[in-house]
Formats: sequence, C-alpha cells, structure tokens
Amino acid sequence: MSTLLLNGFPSLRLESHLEARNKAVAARNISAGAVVLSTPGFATVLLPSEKGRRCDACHLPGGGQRQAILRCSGCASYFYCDSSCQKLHWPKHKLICKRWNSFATSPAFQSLEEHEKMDAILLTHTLAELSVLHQTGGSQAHFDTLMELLPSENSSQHPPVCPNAYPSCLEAQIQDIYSRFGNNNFAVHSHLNTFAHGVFPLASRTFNHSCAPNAAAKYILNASHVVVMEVVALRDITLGEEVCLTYLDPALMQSRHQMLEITYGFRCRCQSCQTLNSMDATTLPIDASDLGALEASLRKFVGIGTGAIPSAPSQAIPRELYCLFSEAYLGQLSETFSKASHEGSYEVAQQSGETLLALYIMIYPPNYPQIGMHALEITKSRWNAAVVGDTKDTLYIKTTQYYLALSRAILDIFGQEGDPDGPRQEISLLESLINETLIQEWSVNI
Ligand SMILES: C[S@@+](CC[C@H](N)C(=O)[O-])C[C@H]1O[C@@H](n2cnc3c(N)ncnc32)[C@H](O)[C@@H]1O
Repeated sequence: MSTLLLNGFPSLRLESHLEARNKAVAARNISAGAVVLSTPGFATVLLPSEKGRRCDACHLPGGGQRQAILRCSGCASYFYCDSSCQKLHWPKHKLICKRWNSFATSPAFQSLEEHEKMDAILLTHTLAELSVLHQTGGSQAHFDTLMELLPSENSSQHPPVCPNAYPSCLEAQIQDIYSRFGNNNFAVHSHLNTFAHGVFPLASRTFNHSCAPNAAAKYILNASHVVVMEVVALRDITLGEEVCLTYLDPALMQSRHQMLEITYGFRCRCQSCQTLNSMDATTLPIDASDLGALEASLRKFVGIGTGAIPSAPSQAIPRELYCLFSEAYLGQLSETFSKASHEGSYEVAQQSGETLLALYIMIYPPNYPQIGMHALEITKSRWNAAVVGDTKDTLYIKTTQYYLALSRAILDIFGQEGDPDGPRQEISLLESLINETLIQEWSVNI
C-alpha cells in the first residue's frame, strides 16, 4: 500500500475510523510546533491573479531582491524566476507549451466558471506530471496515493484538459483522477493569503477534518523546488490522539456544516458544530449601545483586557451572546476594525479589534495562526495610535506590548511560511522599534 510513504513520519500512524476509513493518530507524544508531516505538491497551480507575479515552478514572488520574472518564450503564458526554475518545470510544461494558448482561449475553457478553470488547469498539470513519470520511469508512489483517496460521490464530468498533457493510455483514468479532486484540493497560502491550489496526496490520505483542529498546514517555498506542505502541531498532542486539519475556515460558522456535507460527503458531529447548531437564531440588537454592551460582555467572558493570555472559557456561552456568533456579524466587525485602524477612530479600532479577537478565541483552536495574525494587527493599530496621537500613557503602551507578545507566542508555533519576510519579521521589527522609541525618544521605561 502506497501509504507506506507515511513510514518516514514516525510521529504518525494510520488507524481505522468507522466513518472516514482511516484516521491519523499520534504514535508518540508530539510537542506544539513540531512538524509531523512534510510532503511535496504533486501538482500546484497559481490563481489567475498571481500569474506573472509569482514563478510558475517554485511560486516565489518576483521583483524586490529576487530576479525579475522570466516569460516562457514558447507560450508567453508561463513565468519563471530564472532558468533553473524553468528547467524544473520544462519536462511538464513542454507537453502543453505549444497548445496552451489555443486551449486557454477555447470556448470550452472560456465558458467555465473561475473555480472550474482552476480545476481544469490543476487536472492538466496533474496529468502532465503523470506523463513525465511514465516517460522517465520515476516513482509513482505519490500518484498511487492519489488514486487510493476516497472519490467524491457526486463528482461531475471532468473539465476540459489541455491536449497533449497526457498520453492516450491515460484517457480512461482522467475521470477517476478528477473524482479525487473535489475533496482533496488544498488552498496554498503565504502568511495565510491563498495564492495557488494544489494536490498533496499524502496529506489528503492522512488527515481527517476537525472544526477545532490540533494541526495546521503551511507551505514552504524555495527557489528551484516545488512547493512543500508541512503539517505543524498547534498544541501538545498526546500519544493515541487523532491528528486533524480543518478543511474549511472554522469561522464559516453557519455555512461550514452544509459545505462539509456537500463537498466532502460527511456530517460533522464535532463539539463546536453541536454548540453552533444548538444556538437558535437570535438577531443583533439594532441599538448601537445595546450592541456595544453585548460586545463588552463577550470581551469580559473571554478575559480580554485582563492581562492574562485569553482562552476560550469552559463554561457555556451566555444565551444573550448567541447573536454575536454569526458569519455576517464577523464580516461586519472585521470591516469596522480594518477601516478604523487605517482611518481612525483609534477608540473604535481598539474595541472592534478586541471584540474580534474574543470571537476568534472562541471559534479557533488554541494557537491557530489567524489569532496571532489578528493580535499583530491590533498591535499595529495601537502603536499607530500611540505614535500619531503621541500617547505615552503607560497602560496604553503596556497593552501594545501585550498584543505583540501574544502574536509572537502564537506565530512562533506555526513558524515561517510562504514568502520571505512576513508577520514574524514584522514582529521583530516592531519589538525593536517600540523599545527604541520608548527608551530613546520618550524616555519611558516599562
Ligand atoms: C481527504 S480524505 C481524509 C482521509 C480519509 N480518512 C482516508 O482514509 O482516505 C477526506 C474524506 O475523509 C472523510 N472524513 C474526513 N474527515 C471526516 C470527519 N471528521 N468525519 C467523517 N468523515 C470524515 C470524508 O469521507 C472525506 O471526504
């Protein structure tokens, strides 16, 4: 069985699972921050918005300190950092280079929805990769793992594929391969911003879904290499515990249940889904001061502003707060925070930022990177307010430092992902900037 590929990862083993066929369990105690699985993308394709901005082979962004992006002179539609990335991609790309433009402008391709176009390109790249393995006699272990995945029950007819991407002997397999796409298609991100989609068969074969996962996927980009997915433990995991990823953003509180059923074919029975399902619909108060009072109770419930590390309380959520657990309200709050952080008022930014943090702490599992990223946004907003408003208030500066420390603690567990630089570098910069400003310019000692 090709899942022998898991033999290289001694902290995991597969066991049987009543509903999901198999589950990955910890074969030893795993510490928070440990990488439990590392696996290359079998095929990855850039989102249309990233075409020409990132390399089609290694997916690093061009410009800046990196070399300018080179355009393939054959099709003028694929872009590379340099000749070494072009060489890496060429065995696959040469199969489609001459046919690419007529395929991409064909009515069959153009009539597809955007997500179907991504599927068509990903399927083309998957078949081209497989063709190369056929031609070169390379190891098919990852492809075998792909074909071992559970097919979607309701997978539609496969989208059109660029001609010449595959030899005719593979024709009969295309629908079979495509039936594994729907529930095994990863969004590839850098600092949590999606820039590509990819097929990572070993990760798909290994991890089941949880709305409160204890592990998360991150992506490692290196020049002249394909993208590698690393799965990181978000907290200490004990021997025998199931290791899970989340297939959907847990913040999709009302829609995720249905999406899991439609896309992945199972009904999620986790504690978080049960709690959300039991919250009968209540509407947000229209009066701003009533809403403000509820938001303040939520912040208090989660322990925001107490100086301790906030965490989801074990007691039941008070009924009057149910109305705040809605996707619509979360979107609204996030917009308010982003607008107020950029344009003021800083008071509004602080309150909406902290309310959003309280919700994130209730929705996401401990150390989930989104919490750390948001704590960093609050830090920046508070620091801007301090600098622009010349606020040397000690309490104010202390909370800025508190949020900075919170974001570092969380993002250090997830570690570096995606593009060079990013949130952890921003945290280091902010740490020194804040210290220098406090000591040298403001003579404040905390
Ligand atoms: C990517 S596969 C996961 C690996 C799978 N356990 C296996 O043995 O190949 C996704 C499929 O696993 C099943 N699955 C994953 N998480 C589940 C869960 N929490 N509850 C029930 N079934 C689940 C569903 O059938 C889903 O479509």
